[in-house]
Amino acid sequence: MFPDPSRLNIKVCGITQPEQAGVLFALGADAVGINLWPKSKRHMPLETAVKSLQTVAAKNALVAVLVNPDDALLAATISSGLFQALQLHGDETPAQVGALMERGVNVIKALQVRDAASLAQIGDYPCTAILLDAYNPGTYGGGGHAFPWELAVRAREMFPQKQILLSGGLTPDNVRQAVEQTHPVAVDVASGVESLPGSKDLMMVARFIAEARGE
Ligand SMILES: O=C(O)c1ccccc1NCC(=O)[C@H](O)[C@H](O)COP(=O)(O)O
Repeated sequence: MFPDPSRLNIKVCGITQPEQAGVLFALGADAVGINLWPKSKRHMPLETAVKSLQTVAAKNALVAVLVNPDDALLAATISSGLFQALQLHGDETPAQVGALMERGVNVIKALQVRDAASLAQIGDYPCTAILLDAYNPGTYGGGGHAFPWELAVRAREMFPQKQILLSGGLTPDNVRQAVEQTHPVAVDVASGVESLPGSKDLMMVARFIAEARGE
């Protein structure tokens, strides 16, 4: 998914205005997440993405964000050819993830980190990358909450082979500290760069990217 793991990659997640995708890449994002989960306040229907993002997807990495997708949505998402990876935020099992990987589908499995015990499940998933998010019962992501970053450090020590994305409550103000402390392959942000849910504030995105890269 991230060809050069020695470089910090930046994923901006959950746009509702398709025209923001190209702008985010121009600002320096490495990947943009399109939230296909209908209950998300950042939902973009797959049909909208297919209609409006073909050109951007031809040159850039779009990631489909899904929560316990049914077979029809999963099949339509994969066959759209729009996405370089699926980012799964629900209760998807290691076997389900493994089956997708065997079909050649890149999977970023999101896990909510409650405590050190939560980290053991990282090893269960045969996936392209793991996204560590905050524990927030009853929700699946995009909550703007951080988790203790020492747990992300521990995750890297436990699973040095895994590509680990850090997310949860990142903002332009805290992302530098987060990167320096945890050295993730990528950082992922949704609410921390928004003016309204799904509408990215481009000044905040630019500052987030500069801070994340230490520029
Ligand atoms: O953003 C959402 O609404 C969302 C809903 C359900 C599942 C996942 C969702 N977002 C996925 C993301 O990758 C977010 O960037 C990640 O959870 C961090 O969000 P935030 O704390 O707001 O930066």
